[in-house]
Amino acid sequence: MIYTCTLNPSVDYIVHMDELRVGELNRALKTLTFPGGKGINVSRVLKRLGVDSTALGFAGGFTGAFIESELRNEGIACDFVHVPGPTRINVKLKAGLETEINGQGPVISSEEVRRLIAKIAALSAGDVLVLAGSAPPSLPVEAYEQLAAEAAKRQVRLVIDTSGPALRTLLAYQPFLVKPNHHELAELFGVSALTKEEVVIYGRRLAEMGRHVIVSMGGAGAFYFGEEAELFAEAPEGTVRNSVGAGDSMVAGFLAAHASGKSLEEVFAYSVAAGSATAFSEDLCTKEEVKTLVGRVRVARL
Ligand SMILES: Nc1ncnc2c1ncn2[C@@H]1O[C@H](COP(=O)(O)OP(=O)(O)OP(=O)(O)O)[C@@H](O)[C@H]1O
Ligand SMILES: O=P(O)(O)OC[C@@]1(O)O[C@H](CO)[C@@H](O)[C@@H]1O
Repeated sequence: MIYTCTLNPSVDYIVHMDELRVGELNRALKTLTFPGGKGINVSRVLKRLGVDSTALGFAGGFTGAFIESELRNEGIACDFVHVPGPTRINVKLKAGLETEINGQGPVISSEEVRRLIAKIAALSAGDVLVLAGSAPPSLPVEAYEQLAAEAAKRQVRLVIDTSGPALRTLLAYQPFLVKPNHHELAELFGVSALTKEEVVIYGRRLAEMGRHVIVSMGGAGAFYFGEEAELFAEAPEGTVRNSVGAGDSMVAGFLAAHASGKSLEEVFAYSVAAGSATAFSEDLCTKEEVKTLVGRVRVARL
């Protein structure tokens, strides 16, 4: 069974406008509201790709209730720890460029952390746990590590899509899959913007700490590093409509294709196609969109 854990979910409020005029009244052309947060996006894409998962994490207030009801409507099981403060709203402004304003999230008590750890303690060997996204600032820094340690104790496969100190800490648990983008990879190794050649150097170093490593680079494609192969795929061309969740879709695409026993090249191509299909749609990708794109993803061995 796959579990996703989003410590700081969000309602993603997407605002389309022609132009953003700072310091003035702006009127939106169109607004859209989605349940968000990286783990939640992974659960939503997995469902669309025909794979069930349970969404874990913290949820509270009217925004938390919205997320749970949307997920249930999509047939996704939820087992959130309920907290008193409202789940954050993340604003994504689409005015030519994409500008994001992510909220802080509610205060989480140590008792609520304990309740989430108890849910992880109920997982079994062979289960997959996706730990994705940032933690609310109120959460003790060691919380992410406690969750990973609990999962590792039970031989649960860890999938990590987070950044900063949390990413560095979680790598000690030898994740099954880790998916930084190239900025997060640079930050991890304390270096500045990476060329493709440098992504290969640092991606290989990351593969010493995890079984499957994907380094995504937005429209410039992605690398895969692992024991069996090292791969590169160009991202297919298309009109970008909303790249929010593209990376999460890659994670879901990888897990879905891996579970169906495809070759590593096919799994990676499917993962890239899922990322790009999301970038080309308003919401997250559908299975049909991924199927259409996957034939256009060319995977090359390094
Ligand atoms: N402009 C684009 N054109 C085509 N494909 C894209 C584009 N942007 C993203 N993608 C696809 O999505 C994948 C992941 O993108 P990206 O590197 O932006 O992830 P990310 O930074 O983790 O994103 P997010 O945090 O928004 O989920 C890329 O490898 C690519 O397949
Ligand atoms: O603040 P975090 O946790 O780093 O990122 C949260 C977020 O930007 O990531 C998702 C896209 O990957 C969005 O659904 C959500 O708003």
